[in-house]
Amino acid sequence: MIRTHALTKVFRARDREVTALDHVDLDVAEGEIFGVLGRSGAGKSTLIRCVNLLERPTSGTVAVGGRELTALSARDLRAERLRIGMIFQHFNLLSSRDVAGNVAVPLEIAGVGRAERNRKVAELLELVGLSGHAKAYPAQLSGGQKQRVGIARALANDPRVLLCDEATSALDPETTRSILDLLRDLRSSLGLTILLITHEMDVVKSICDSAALMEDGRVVESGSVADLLTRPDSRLARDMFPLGGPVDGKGSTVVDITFRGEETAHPFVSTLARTYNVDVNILGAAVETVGGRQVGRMRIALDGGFEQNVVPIGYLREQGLQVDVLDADADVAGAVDGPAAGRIVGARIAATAPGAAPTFAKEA
Ligand SMILES: Nc1ncnc2c1ncn2[C@@H]1O[C@H](COP(=O)(O)OP(=O)(O)OP(=O)(O)O)[C@@H](O)[C@H]1O
Repeated sequence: MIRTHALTKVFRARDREVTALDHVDLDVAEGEIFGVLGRSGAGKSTLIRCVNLLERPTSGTVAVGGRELTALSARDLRAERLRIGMIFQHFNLLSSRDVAGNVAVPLEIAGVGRAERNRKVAELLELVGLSGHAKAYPAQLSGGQKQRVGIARALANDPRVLLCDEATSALDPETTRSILDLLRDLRSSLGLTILLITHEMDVVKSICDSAALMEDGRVVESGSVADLLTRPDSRLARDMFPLGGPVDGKGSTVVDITFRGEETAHPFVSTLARTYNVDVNILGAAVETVGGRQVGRMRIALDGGFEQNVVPIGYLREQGLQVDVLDADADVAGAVDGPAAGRIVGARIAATAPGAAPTFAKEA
């Protein structure tokens, strides 16, 4: 639905050039919520502004719904832009107009008559849960309500695509959640495709189907969230789902296991210890909800080298788990950064006789 190819933007000031976008290829499928993450200055805002051509790219192409925007005349571009809604971090509402008046702005610009405008505004306010606030002014609204007005306004011309520029960054966590829930509902009820930029991993984790990581104007990683979680070298997955525990391979084999859905309830570690009579040292573990699905990751150390553990590792793979054997020398510094909800570090499950309950002793 949204496709950029080799999108490049160079800002030229008198004495220097800044390459804000450097050959960015992005492919956002119809109906998906796609999150672009990156630190400040990575090029996220420039990217989203280039997608609807608020900013003219220096080179490269942008296509939305199969139409190449970069090739359109100014008149055709104006028409196409009506089908692309946008919401902003600071809402950009007109303080002199009430809620209904703000939502009506794009309809007035599109030349919609008064009766139809009033009908549409009422419908949009109902959609975003603000029916009782039509006559309120922005100064009388909370941040979350202001963003709902921004969303209603963005949807006025029935867009197929919604661009969200740090839409929840000015909101508290609870309000953020309600706005993300609203965006997810609107995606389903209106069949929207949503491209959002954010610096908050939680936003991607809670509503995105796919994500891309930007650095210095480039996309350094992208894919569906489900796929990224199964890539052991994925920085996005690591940041989304930090896993503690050093990879100390001395005398043991360190393994990362990713499991999802019903697998999260399966006691495969204790079964493994019992069945193969191996000691399993849990270096880190967490279960979280990502994209509406439960996903768990666990880093374990099995006594002995890899060759001694081929059979237990095969058993784990047979359970349908994603199993990655880690190199003790691998750089996993990123894996221990950031918050790790529900993390267990340094627990040990000892091998016990078949049928007996495994012992579970915290070491440190
Ligand atoms: N109009 C401009 N003129 C010159 N340089 C610019 C302009 N807009 C952005 N830049 C530069 O382009 C680079 C990318 O900026 P951009 O705002 O896209 O990053 P960002 O990832 O959105 O950051 P933030 O999260 O802080 O908004 C930065 O180095 C920035 O200074």
